[in-house]
Amino acid sequence: MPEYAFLKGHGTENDFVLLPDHDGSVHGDLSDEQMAERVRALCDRRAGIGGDGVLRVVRDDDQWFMDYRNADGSLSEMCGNGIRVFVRHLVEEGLVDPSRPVPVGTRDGVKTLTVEGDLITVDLGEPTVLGESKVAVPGHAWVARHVDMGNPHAVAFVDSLDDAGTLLEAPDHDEATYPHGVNVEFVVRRAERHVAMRVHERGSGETRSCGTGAGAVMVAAAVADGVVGPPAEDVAYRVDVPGGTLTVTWTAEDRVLLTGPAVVVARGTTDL
Ligand SMILES: N[C@@H](CCC[C@H](N)C(=O)O)C(=O)O
Repeated sequence: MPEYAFLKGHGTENDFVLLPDHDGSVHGDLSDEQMAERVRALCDRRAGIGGDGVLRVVRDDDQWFMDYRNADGSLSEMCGNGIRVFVRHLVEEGLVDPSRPVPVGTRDGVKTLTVEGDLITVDLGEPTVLGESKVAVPGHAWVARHVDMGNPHAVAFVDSLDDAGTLLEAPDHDEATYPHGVNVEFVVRRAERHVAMRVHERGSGETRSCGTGAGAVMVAAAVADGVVGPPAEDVAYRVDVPGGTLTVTWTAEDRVLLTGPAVVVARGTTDL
């Protein structure tokens, strides 16, 4: 079996396998199903490297492109923590200048990132605040706010994060509202402009953090706090996740900025 390079990284413990494939010559010839199978093998936490998803690092014309897949091999439009880890990798390899904004293509369009020491910020773009529907886990049901951050989110305010239970299965949700599945966030208030969340991610299960999820949670919390978007002036919330802390700012220009740490922790080769 031919070997290929990989890296492993995480942003607040939302962890990813990175696959450098700048000109598409390493993985680009695989069919969609073959690539999905490779992603499942890499993300397997016992027989593989382990990860919540895979970031294929592609150079598309003169721009970097994040080809993201969830651990089950499915595609998503965006990954807020993944793209910050992606840029950490580009910086460490000397492939981009960290003193300038870094544009990265995604299936949700081009995102711009900025690097400040340990912290990397991604401009997630304009949030879309939609209606409410029900989400449920065994023994509990809530009304959840639909927030689109390029990918779909259902945000439920709960009395206790324990009420979400084991999250071994995807929470029940309204399939008409979310025909392509949904990421479900469970949120509690900690203080003014400070919340904590757990998440069940579409295609990955419960994860220790979700960047677009933190963005959706912040926007839902701000709306519940009376902010009529876009806010008159920038408003920032602290969002605690099981794997650390993120800061989310909703700007007066109607952009959602996600800031937090992002690290690469391993490099190697594999034939998975
Ligand atoms: N962990 C990610 C989101 C990854 C995609 C998500 N599971 C989906 O299918 O939309 C993040 O940090 O945003």
